[in-house]
Amino acid sequence: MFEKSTWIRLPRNVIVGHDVLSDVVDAVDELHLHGRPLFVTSPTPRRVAAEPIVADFEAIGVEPAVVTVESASFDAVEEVIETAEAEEVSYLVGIGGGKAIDIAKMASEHLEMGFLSVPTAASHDGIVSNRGSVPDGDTRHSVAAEPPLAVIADTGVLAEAPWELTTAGCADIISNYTAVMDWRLARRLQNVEYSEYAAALSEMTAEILVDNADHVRPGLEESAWIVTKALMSSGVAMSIAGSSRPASGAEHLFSHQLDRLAPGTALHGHQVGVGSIVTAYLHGGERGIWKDIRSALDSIDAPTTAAELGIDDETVIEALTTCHEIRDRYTILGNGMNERAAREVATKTGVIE
Ligand SMILES: NC(=O)c1ccc[n+]([C@@H]2O[C@H](COP(=O)([O-])OP(=O)(O)OC[C@H]3O[C@@H](n4cnc5c(N)ncnc54)[C@H](O)[C@@H]3O)[C@@H](O)[C@H]2O)c1
Ligand SMILES: O=P(O)(O)OC[C@@H](O)CO
Ligand SMILES: [Zn+2]
Repeated sequence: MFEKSTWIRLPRNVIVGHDVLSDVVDAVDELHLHGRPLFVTSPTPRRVAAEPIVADFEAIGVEPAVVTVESASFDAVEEVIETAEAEEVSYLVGIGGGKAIDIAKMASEHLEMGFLSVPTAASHDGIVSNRGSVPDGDTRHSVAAEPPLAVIADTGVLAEAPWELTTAGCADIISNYTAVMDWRLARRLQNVEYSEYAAALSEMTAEILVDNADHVRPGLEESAWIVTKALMSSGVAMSIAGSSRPASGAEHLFSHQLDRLAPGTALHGHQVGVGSIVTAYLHGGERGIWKDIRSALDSIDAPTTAAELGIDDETVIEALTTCHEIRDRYTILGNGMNERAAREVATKTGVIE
């Protein structure tokens, strides 16, 4: 008898476009959410997005509670949970980059409350996903969390965000190529659960973005539109898979390890992009797609070297040789690279000098 079952948890409403920040009140109404919201944000997103939304709620007689978080940590999640309980709110709204949205998602999961996602940067593919990512001791990777009931992505706000945040989002998408390679490898060698639909969607998303790379340029609202749609599509792939597998392989392990070794130095998307160059080489050797990945990153102004990440070569080698320990996820790194192999691949791909 066939007894398999699955839940694919997706947002009910996805609202993307110019000036849609002012639609948050309507989106809440459409979802029949009542009571007071708690806005989870960080300093700059508070100014550019949260404050105007607060004013819209005040105009209809609702006073949102607001908590400003500085970093992605369990302490920050705890602070949000305590504020939600103290302020007796009914639902949460994450307003900001990946960290603010992840914290809101994880707090919502704990509180069993609805959550809306309002990205202020097209910098990561957690905008839509039902994953939350916060460092946990020596480990760092996403865990299942509350998916957003609605996503409200204002392309005007996203286009005005610093350009490197958008290039980071592009690189997070380009890294899907190697994430899917790792997933297929793990399926062949370890029989891990695999979804052809999620893998195909993830790869297609990267392909469409690369095909449109010429239209991704600073200050263009159309760029924010192209990148945001790709980030959402990648998030949907994760939701279909029920894991981050379609969007996170060894290149993400490398990035998570850099977050520990060189915290706050480079953006998540930029780190996974550079990791993807290396792991594409490990998969396909000299004739593999590593040069295509490097050109794609280069064409959208994303870093392709350790120096461009602002991280020294030795830290990159340390991350490459240790990152397989970060999580129990089979990838091309297997049981790990030794230092000589790591130095060779990083040099051949031009990641280090
Ligand atoms: N949950 C998932 O599925 C998922 C997916 C990808 C990434 N992530 C996580 O997301 C995080 C990376 O996200 P990120 O790169 O956005 O980092 P981030 O949230 O730290 O944002 C980077 C900086 O940009 C600022 N910022 C955001 N919007 C701005 C704007 N409009 N103008 C000026 N500054 C703005 C933020 O305040 C922050 O200082 C990592 O922790 C990563 O693990 C999670
Ligand atoms: O599960 P992790 O490795 O945190 O990946 C989630 C996300 O960064 C994928 O782009
Ligand atoms: Zn990522």
